[in-house]
Amino acid sequence: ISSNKRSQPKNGSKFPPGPPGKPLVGNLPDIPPKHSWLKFKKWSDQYGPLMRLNIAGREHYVASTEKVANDLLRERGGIYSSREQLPAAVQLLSKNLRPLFWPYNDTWRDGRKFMHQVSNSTVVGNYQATQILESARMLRDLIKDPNNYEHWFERYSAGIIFRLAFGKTLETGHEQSVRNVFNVVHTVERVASPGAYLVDTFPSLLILPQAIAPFKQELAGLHERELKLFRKLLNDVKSEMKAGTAPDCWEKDYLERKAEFPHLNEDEAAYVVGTLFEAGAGTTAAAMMSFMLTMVLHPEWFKKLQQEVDTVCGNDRLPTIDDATQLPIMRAVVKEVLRWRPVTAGGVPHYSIKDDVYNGHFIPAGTNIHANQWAIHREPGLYPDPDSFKPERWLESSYPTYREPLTTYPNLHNYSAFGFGRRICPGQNIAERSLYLLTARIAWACDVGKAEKDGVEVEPPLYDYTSGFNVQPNWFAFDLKARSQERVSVLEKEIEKNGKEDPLKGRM
Ligand code: HEM
Repeated sequence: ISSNKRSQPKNGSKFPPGPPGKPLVGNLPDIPPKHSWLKFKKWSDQYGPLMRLNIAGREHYVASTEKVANDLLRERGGIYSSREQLPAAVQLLSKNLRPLFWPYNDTWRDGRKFMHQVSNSTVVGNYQATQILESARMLRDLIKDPNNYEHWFERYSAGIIFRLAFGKTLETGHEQSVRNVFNVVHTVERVASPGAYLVDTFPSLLILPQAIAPFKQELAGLHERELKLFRKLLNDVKSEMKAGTAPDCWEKDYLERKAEFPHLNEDEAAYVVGTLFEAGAGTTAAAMMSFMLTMVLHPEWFKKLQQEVDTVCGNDRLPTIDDATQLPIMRAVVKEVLRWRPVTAGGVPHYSIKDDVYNGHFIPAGTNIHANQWAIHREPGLYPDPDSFKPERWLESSYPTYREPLTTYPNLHNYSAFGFGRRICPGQNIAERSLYLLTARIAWACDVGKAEKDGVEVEPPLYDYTSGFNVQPNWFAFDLKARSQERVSVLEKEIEKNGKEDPLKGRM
């Protein structure tokens, strides 16, 4: 059943506790296909902050406190920074080209080096104009058509990465170019979902020849499609560089400095840039959808946010990212939304490459470590009253998470919502700035409240979320309108000015 031979506990160590499993399949039948983090949290309340699961012979450990996650994934990063090479998503669909799934090796290091160069805290300042431009367009369309909010958030986050990565613009967000990339993203999500392909549970199926294995034929076809797409995005920029017309963008950065990344070939580099889109577009949009839900459920915090933004920015201009230092309530609301409704609620598992012992618990090489954000964000010692949405926990000194000065804290740097250790999200600076900008701008421009049906307020569900590993609330009804015609005029003027100055104007 399992292709892995596990070593046994050494030096008096023991396996950590965990729920009993069944012969052969282990805990597999007890893990719900949707929102497994809720079940993991219940189990960890019973079995402790490092818990062992067996999934059809494979070792899965769940870390449920920030301390355990940091002790292993950060402090012992040399052991816990790899990813399991799952047959369906990693080997057959990605043919080992996708950085999110790369093992901990030189190719991954070069990929991370490039990602760091285009997303570090200094360089992200250069993206302000792009984020301002796309956020203003997002706001205009959100006010016009609030029921389509999911699309406006997705167009914003896809739009900034399209500009930064490929030097292309999106107008409607329905262009074939962006639909193609989103199709690839949805395919990865589906193929990588636990239980989607039998070959992940029974890797010995990999020996079947393609001619008699429909899953192999399907995944080979999907691989060809994504490889062609990522190659084309890179080659478009290459041709423009030859013609001397290429805009500044990440693809161009790579092509100009290729020699600095000797372990990346061109296909791998095309996937590095493609993955920045894949991992960045849906997650930022999902966080914004959770923000809207939370503000509808907690109008008292939306009011506070509006008051703070009005005090700092007044009536005559929209907030910019530079205002964030003076907007601690806004930062606290964003941070609390990510705690209360994490986008990657179950975490992205790391994979260990060496036997290890932690607090007397044996962790064999080849173990998947899930840092369960749902549980980590509900640790009562760190987050008293964890199930309540309480931005004040970041603003008042009586809470353990409070830090000074409030011009710097709270912020999202190295926040557990972005993962742990050497694999921590490389896009966190870009995401942080997008979330600050969008939330402050929505508070400045819009009033938000519960929708009404037949004169009765509609209460959105507390946790009716999509399935998959990036989750967002299922569409829900709410009311959103502009705060005043004057503010809409300020917004329109900003859009007109940005449009005239846009260096990528008309580049689709
Ligand atoms: C609210 C928005 C976002 C959230 C919550 C988020 C969260 C995460 C998490 C939890 C991981 C896994 C970390 C780990 O393995 O410990 C991750 C990885 C990653 N993220 Fe993000 N992310 C966000 C936005 C972005 C953006 C905007 C980009 C790109 C511009 C991005 C690019 C990536 C990439 C490339 C990886 C894979 C890193 C690797 O495996 O080495 N993310 N993200």
